[in-house]
Amino acid sequence: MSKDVLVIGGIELRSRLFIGSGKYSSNSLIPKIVDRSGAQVVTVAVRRVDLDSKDENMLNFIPKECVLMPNTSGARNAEEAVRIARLAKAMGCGNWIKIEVISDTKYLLPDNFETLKATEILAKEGFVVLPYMSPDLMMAKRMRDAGAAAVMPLGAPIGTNKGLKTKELVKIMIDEIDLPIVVDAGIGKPSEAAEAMELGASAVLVNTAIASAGDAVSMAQAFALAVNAGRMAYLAGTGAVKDFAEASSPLTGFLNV
Ligand SMILES: CC(=O)[C@@H](O)[C@H](O)COP(=O)(O)O
Repeated sequence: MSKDVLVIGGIELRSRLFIGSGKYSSNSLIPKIVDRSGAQVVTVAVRRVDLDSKDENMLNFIPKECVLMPNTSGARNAEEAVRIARLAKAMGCGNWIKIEVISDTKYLLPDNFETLKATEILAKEGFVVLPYMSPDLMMAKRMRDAGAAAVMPLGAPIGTNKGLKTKELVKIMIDEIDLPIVVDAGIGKPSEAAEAMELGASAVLVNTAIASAGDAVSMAQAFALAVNAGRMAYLAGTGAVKDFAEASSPLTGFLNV
């Protein structure tokens, strides 16, 4: 494959697997997960960054060469998300921000309207804004117009490992928006990550499926392989789906044998 890099916020990314840093049995696993997955972008909940604590501060476990993508998890409206984003920047977490605005505690579905408001404010302040959203074409266009650097539609509710349940809606976004589409949340298996990449997603973000695997480090590598395979298949161009059978070898010539 020729050079195939994803550019977000002016940064060239070779890996299209983004990972989360929550739910691991031990934080000391995180550097190994980063290493085996090859991930360059790591998201961290700002409320888990405690600069005063060596053991509890998540930043101590994320290799310095990674692109840090703090997220606003815990925010219930735009105002809280903006406050958390500014705090992250002041704490030295850089200028990337994954906006996560959630007030629904049962399904943890994002509030697209509040997310858009936060996107508008933070993009104007110079943040590289990646809004986590329910897949909706019109809303994604508004996020783009507001200055989002990428949009992150969910595959299924966070932490469910249910897979790419939103496939048709995500496909519409991929086809219609000229902005990186990062499928985030709910991806439960490497094959589902490959499915998203075959569809044309720019990247996938996975946390629970890796953190909850029997062997998280091996699962991280399995996801990396699947994301690469899916991307390669997308670039190769998958064959047409047909309604009727078509023989794989010519059926002519039998009568002359
Ligand atoms: C870590 C993070 O940002 C999650 O909120 C994210 O959406 C990933 O979801 P899964 O845990 O379902 O992979």
